[in-house]
Amino acid sequence: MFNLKNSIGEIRGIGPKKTSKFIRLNKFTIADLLYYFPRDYIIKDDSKKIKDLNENDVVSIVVEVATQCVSKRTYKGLTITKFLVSDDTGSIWVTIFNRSYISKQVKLGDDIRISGKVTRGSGSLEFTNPNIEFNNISREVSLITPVYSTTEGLTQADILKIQKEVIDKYSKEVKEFIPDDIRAEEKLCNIGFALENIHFPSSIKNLKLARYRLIFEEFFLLQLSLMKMKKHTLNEFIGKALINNEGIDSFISSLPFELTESQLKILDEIFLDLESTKSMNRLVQGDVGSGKTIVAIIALLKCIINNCQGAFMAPTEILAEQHFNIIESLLKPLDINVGLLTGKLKKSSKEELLQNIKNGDVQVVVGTHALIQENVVFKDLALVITDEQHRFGVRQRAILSNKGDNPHVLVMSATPIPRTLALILYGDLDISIIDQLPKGRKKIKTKAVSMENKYRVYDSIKKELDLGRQAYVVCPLVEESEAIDAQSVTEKVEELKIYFPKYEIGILHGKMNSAEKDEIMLRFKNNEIHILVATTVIEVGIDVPNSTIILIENAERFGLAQLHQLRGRVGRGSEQSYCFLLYKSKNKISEQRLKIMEETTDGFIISEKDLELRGPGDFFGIRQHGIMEFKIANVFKHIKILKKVQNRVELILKEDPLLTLEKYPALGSVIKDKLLNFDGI
Ligand SMILES: Nc1ncnc2c1ncn2[C@@H]1O[C@H](COP(=O)(O)OP(=O)(O)OP(=O)(O)O)[C@@H](O)[C@H]1O
Repeated sequence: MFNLKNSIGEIRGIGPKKTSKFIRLNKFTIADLLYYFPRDYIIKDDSKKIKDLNENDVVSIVVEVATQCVSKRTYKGLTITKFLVSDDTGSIWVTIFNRSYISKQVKLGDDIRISGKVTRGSGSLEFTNPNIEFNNISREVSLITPVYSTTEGLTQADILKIQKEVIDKYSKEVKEFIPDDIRAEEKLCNIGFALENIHFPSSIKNLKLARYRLIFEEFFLLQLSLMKMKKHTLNEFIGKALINNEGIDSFISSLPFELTESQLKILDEIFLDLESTKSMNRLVQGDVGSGKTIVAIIALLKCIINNCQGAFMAPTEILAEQHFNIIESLLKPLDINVGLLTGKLKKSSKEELLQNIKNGDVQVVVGTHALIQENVVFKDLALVITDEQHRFGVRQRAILSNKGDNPHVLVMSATPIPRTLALILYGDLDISIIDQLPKGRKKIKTKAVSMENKYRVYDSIKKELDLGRQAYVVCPLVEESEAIDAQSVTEKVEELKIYFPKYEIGILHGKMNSAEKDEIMLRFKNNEIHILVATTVIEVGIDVPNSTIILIENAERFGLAQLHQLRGRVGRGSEQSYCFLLYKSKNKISEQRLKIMEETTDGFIISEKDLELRGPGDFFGIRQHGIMEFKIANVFKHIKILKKVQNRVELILKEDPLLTLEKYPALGSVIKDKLLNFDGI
């Protein structure tokens, strides 16, 4: 019987050889081919004339040959053939490499069809190596041909032929799974029409309808699956209920500061989770410097009080050590053993530590990635705290969870992201937001300054240093590079030494080994180094509250997220802090970025702006990882459609809070299928 999950081997025209090629493209089933969308289209629109052509257009037009062919051999041995074609609106050159035989086919006055990309030759537009049809040229109206990604041994023509067969035969067999009422309200065409028209569009309008439906569909299924997964985790995964709170209040009151209302609110949310048997899966989003670490530590403390172990995973060794030092200094007085596990640990100490983790003597383990390696075995792991920087997908979170008996999981994110994105990137997690900075923090004063005025900035730095404060100077590169005209760290230090003879200057960059980095960080923390010249290694999490001034060179090169993170290294104490963004040249986008930085210090606003300004994939450094590999949708380009999808999902959740989808059985079964493909479920 026909089934979309049947192998592609069933399709006429696909033998074992071609099957293996399709497998290389990760296409195994008929459904895979139906969802193997064109990467582009060639639009044969014979209403298009030469005068309408623009650089980079991919077109197919009918033209008349206006000159004889001229072939030349270059000194490199290439044969270049050129001829001019025209229509009633103008003319354009055609250049062909190494196909001199073509001059026999090109006849003055003939109509030919040229398909390809319009490029800029020496000054004027031209076609370079286009596809040329010589015979039976008929003028067509809007014929759209799909272009697929290919692989070796599988030509465009092969794929086209097979896709034609697949679409003709199977697209109508796909059962509609988006309910009619939703389709009507969201103006979505039906699935058969969408599949037909995404592959072989009968018009541009229908192609747009098809794309819209398929993008909506992709977001819709993912968002629903994530929500369903969240419900599933909540209902099924039985973790430990950590109910004992003894000593937590006195620990909180022993801190040198009062927790903010926002920190307290989030702790309430976390405690509610920890006290229930349902495993916590929570993301804490907070702006830079909002005090996430202490929240994490209190959660760890609760875990220890309940006789369990906790793990804290940091994205880099520097941060792991920084966290370890803070956690140890706060928990050691309570007789809690804290261990630090990083890649650089000596073999014997590592073995000892692993043993102590296994027998439960070490109650809190702080570490890098090393924590999720196989040889790390816990006695009773009840809470895992990770950093969003790890960009863990659903799958990796599951690996961690398997190290304990469904431990509670807390994900910390230092990059505030707009709600719409958070819902799809972390849709399987509950989300808490710290939206308040500790009391007494002053807004960092930010100024974009052109390179010519850098000495004024140096003067400001000097003033701060004279007051006993410290400074960061951030350069984008480690070594001098001519290609990218940026100031190198080493060069910078030499320059600063002359200007700041009284002060100690340290260097921190990614190419240093971790012992060197540690030493520098320690000396900076102890105020033995006054100016830290660094690359972006200081971007995440470094906390030295006595630093009150940061200078970022070539600021126009950085994205908003990075600038915000870098700036967040200052303003962490009660003193007024300053950020200078030094630029050499500005384009429109970088100018807008610098302006936003001057105007606001709120990471949530900045992230919204970033989303507007930046291109796909760049946003706040988030790559589309794991579950984010979309076939047609793009969380950045299609944010409006994503919002619509999320509103729709919210409506469904209102009616059906457990997301049983009983009202929509076809949709329910597609979601169930999708969830089976996620690991950890
Ligand atoms: N309620 C508070 N009042 C005053 N200071 C606080 C409070 N909470 C945390 N801090 C201090 O604020 C600084 C920043 O906290 P923390 O390092 O946890 O920030 P963060 O949220 O992790 O920021 P980033 O993402 O930039 O690392 C630390 O020095 C911390 O001790």
